[in-house]
Amino acid sequence: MSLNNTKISIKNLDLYYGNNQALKKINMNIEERKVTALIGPSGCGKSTFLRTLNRMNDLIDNVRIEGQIEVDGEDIYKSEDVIKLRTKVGMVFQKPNLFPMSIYDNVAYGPRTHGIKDRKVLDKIVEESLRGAAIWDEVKDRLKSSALGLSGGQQQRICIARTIAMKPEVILMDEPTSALDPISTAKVEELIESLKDEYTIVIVTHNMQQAARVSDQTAFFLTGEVVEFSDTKTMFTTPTDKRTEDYITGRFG
Ligand SMILES: Nc1ncnc2c1ncn2[C@@H]1O[C@H](COP(=O)(O)OP(=O)(O)OP(=O)(O)O)[C@@H](O)[C@H]1O
Repeated sequence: MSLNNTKISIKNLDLYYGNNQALKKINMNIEERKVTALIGPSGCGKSTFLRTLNRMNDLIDNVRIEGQIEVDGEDIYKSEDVIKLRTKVGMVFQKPNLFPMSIYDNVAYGPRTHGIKDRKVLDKIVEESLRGAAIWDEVKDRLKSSALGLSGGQQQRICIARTIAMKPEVILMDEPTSALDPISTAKVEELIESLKDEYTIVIVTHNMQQAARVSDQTAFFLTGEVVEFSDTKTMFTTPTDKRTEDYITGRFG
């Protein structure tokens, strides 16, 4: 029997870009060490919502947020320490965004900015992170080579290793496989499956099969609202809202 614990609690969340309301009264509990998928048509607010979870929208002008988001019971918008939040709640983007430096230096980058200089400690973090991202065996003999010489799929797993190196508790993923071929996509999906033993994962995906394959919970977004939020199996077999059913059966629009 598994106990469900809420890792992130979202209460009455509204978000406005200027006068345009992009998120409307969102209420959701994201469970610890589960994969939560966010699905819905283009422009419905999935990425905006994902970015609220580690305050990435703070970087955008004219954004106004109302309501509450608690991580481990703490209101993240009341805390001053955004750096600490983004360490705890890491993010992987749609396209691999590695720095033009070696594989080793990419993964060691975050720990170094946190003041870790000891070579042995860094070696250990780099190895553990690459193992955690299921790419150690592929790159262990070329750690000093440029990360940009790797394939797109490998680069995305290095991005995940770079996130893991910061020892987060939550990993946000914004369409992490949309730029990848099917084989690389399968590898990243397998990796997500294994990561949930240790991390809480929230993933935006356009691919409903992917949501069905990798996630435990799914939220269906439509024009800034969460129409339905339930465990993934229920959502894909017996959706309660007609709009969810239309979307997942491709009758939408
Ligand atoms: N920086 C921004 N400034 C103003 N409006 C924005 C900004 N980013 C997004 N929006 C608007 O907010 C709404 C939600 O966009 P968002 O990118 O979150 O949707 P999405 O579901 O992730 O879409 P997609 O699947 O196409 O990535 C859209 O109407 C979009 O135009």
